[in-house]
Amino acid sequence: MIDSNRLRIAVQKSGRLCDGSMDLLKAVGVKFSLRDRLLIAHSTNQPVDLLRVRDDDIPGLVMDGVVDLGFIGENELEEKMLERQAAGKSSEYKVLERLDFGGCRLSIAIPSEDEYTGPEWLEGKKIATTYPHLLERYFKEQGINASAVMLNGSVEVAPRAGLADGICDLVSTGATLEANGLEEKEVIFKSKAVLIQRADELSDTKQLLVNKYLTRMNGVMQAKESKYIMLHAPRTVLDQVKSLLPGAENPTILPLAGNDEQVAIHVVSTETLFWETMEKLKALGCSSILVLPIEKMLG
Ligand SMILES: Nc1ncnc2c1ncn2[C@@H]1O[C@H](COP(=O)(O)OP(=O)(O)OP(=O)(O)O)[C@@H](O)[C@H]1O
Ligand SMILES: O=P(O)(O)OC[C@H]1O[C@H](OP(=O)(O)OP(=O)(O)O)[C@H](O)[C@@H]1O
Ligand SMILES: [Mg+2]
Repeated sequence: MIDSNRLRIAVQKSGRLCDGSMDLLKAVGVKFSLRDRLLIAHSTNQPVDLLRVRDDDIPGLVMDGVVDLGFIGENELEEKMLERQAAGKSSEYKVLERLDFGGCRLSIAIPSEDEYTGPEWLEGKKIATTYPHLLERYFKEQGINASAVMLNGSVEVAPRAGLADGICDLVSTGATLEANGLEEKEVIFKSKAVLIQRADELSDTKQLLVNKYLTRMNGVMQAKESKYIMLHAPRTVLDQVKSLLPGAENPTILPLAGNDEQVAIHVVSTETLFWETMEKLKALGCSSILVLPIEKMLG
């Protein structure tokens, strides 16, 4: 049974968005004990219920107000919005947060042996895709007359099977395209996972809960991009050390027992390319350089 006082969140049951969404919920303190085949899961410590569905269903569930929140890829969200707009159905939602997983792009790819001359190459062609609305919007923007052939899976084999001249599908590393003898030619949409909320007002209690989770989510995402760094540095190079560590304007500086020339520095830095920076710090005469992950941040 679903209780309407509990926050309802739709997540992909299995697939590319599943781990990222579940990890984020766990990180903000919402616990579940999931039994595999259950469509609905109740949190064991928060007033939250999960609806575990195919990602295709998530935009509609949010837009129809069946769930309060949903984790979804922007590609699927935008496609479903266009589809529902065309069908005269409600297509509103609020984006609460762009997330740090599910990054991919929707691209047009054609067989490697074909010579691509630019978007005009597509004129009169058939392009297989799971995203016909996004593709047709692109054709329209480019003023091209071409047709989208809808396929729900195995899109990348369509040209070889003689079903289409090219494809429009999601690309991340490009390995799937390469394995199928296809080359990426146009990126028509860039996507990440997002957390969305239904457009109509939630009860005050539910909205407060959502806001609390959002603050925590920001803390978790910020922590992932930051590192806690400890090192010993000669006093003479303090300014150079600070400039090497972005976000470390006000480091903690501690004396070292029995060593007046050196200090210990503790900083939270947003530096990500870390090996190169560590090597530069060492070249400045720094030692005992420790880089620690941060789990959560607040304030
Ligand atoms: N290669 C990729 N790298 C990163 N993110 C991706 C990749 N492929 C897809 N995604 C993102 O993850 C979402 C879900 O992809 P997935 O392949 O799991 O979907 P699906 O096969 O449609 O699953 P479902 O069974 O839920 O319908 C995509 O809509 C996209 O936003
Ligand atoms: O550029 P790449 O890194 O190769 O990634 C692209 C592939 O990833 C996705 O499929 P997924 O692997 O999720 O399987 P699915 O098609 O069964 O959903 C997408 O549909 C592409 O086929
Ligand atoms: Mg799907």
